[in-house]
Amino acid sequence: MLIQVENLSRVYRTPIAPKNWAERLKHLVRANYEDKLSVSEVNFNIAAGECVGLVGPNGAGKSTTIKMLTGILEPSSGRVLVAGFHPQRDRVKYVKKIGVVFGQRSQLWWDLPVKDSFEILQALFDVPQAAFNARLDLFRREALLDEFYHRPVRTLSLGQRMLCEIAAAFLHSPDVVFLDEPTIGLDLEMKSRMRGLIRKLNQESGTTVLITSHDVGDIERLTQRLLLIDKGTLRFDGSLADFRSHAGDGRWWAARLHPELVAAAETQLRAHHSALPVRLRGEWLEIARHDTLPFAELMQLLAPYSVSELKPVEQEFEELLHGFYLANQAEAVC
Ligand SMILES: Nc1ncnc2c1ncn2[C@@H]1O[C@H](COP(=O)(O)OP(=O)(O)OP(=O)(O)O)[C@@H](O)[C@H]1O
Repeated sequence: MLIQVENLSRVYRTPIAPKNWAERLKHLVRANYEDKLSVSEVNFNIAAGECVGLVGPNGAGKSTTIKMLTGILEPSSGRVLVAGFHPQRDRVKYVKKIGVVFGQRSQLWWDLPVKDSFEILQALFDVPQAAFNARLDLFRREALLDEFYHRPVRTLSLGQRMLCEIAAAFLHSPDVVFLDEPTIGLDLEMKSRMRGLIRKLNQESGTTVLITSHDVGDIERLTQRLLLIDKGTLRFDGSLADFRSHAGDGRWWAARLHPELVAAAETQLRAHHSALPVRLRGEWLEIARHDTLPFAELMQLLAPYSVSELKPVEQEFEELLHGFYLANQAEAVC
């Protein structure tokens, strides 16, 4: 396995804000701290060549996990091994094995043309000229790099800069590239270019990619596998197809009924099969597809309500994910 993560945890220690004057005075002499567990006993492995999505709601612990994998943060406990390296302990050698893009931070030289930044990176990472040229050709083809290759980084649009950041992260043919929110703030055209570039680099050069994103499109179009983290705990590890069935399948029948009968049909179905999810969408009644209610029986139940149309529908991946987050929130409250 290229990436091995075992019982990984991270605690942040933060000062407790004083509530009154007396506490403020005490705080000046000796501050009180509280410990917050942000990543808790996380375990996963990633094989070489995989493209994996690390997803979860805000504050779930995604960036903290990536920072520990890249060696920026030290784990409080547990073990990380990437390409045989301990990210923190072997930092000097390790940085040559990885590429990193953090949405907000730049690895390029602001006042220099993109070309100069790339050549500095080539020298820093000892990239042979032939390999450098091959990479540049790919960036030209996939990211249309020529449009802005000779312009200073500070003059680029956000989308152009992010394309350069991605290209820079892959420039030295690292074993693995970590992408934290690479498409944040980009328009649809730029997102599509960015995804095309990442896909090509993952597939053509076999570079392993771990990507975090709140944009479900990035996850659906780029990754084959999902790591779902919530409140610091890994809640799901599997393929996108597995996630669909795990999160309730997401397959429904949608029946268009007579507008005046649709509410009565909903009541009837709920009474008939209380465990089966049913929902109203205007004049459409949606019923989860499940073995416990065979199609013939469903048609019989709906017959009195003037069905004018019936079609299978698949729930959007985004809805499934959102439902999964909400279910976890409810679990935590119970
Ligand atoms: N430097 C820090 N000091 C204290 N707490 C922190 C620090 N960095 C992150 N946290 C806390 O750790 C938790 C996880 O944060 P993290 O940034 O890893 O989440 P995330 O999943 O990347 O969130 P988002 O999607 O909003 O970027 C949050 O509760 C956050 O407030």
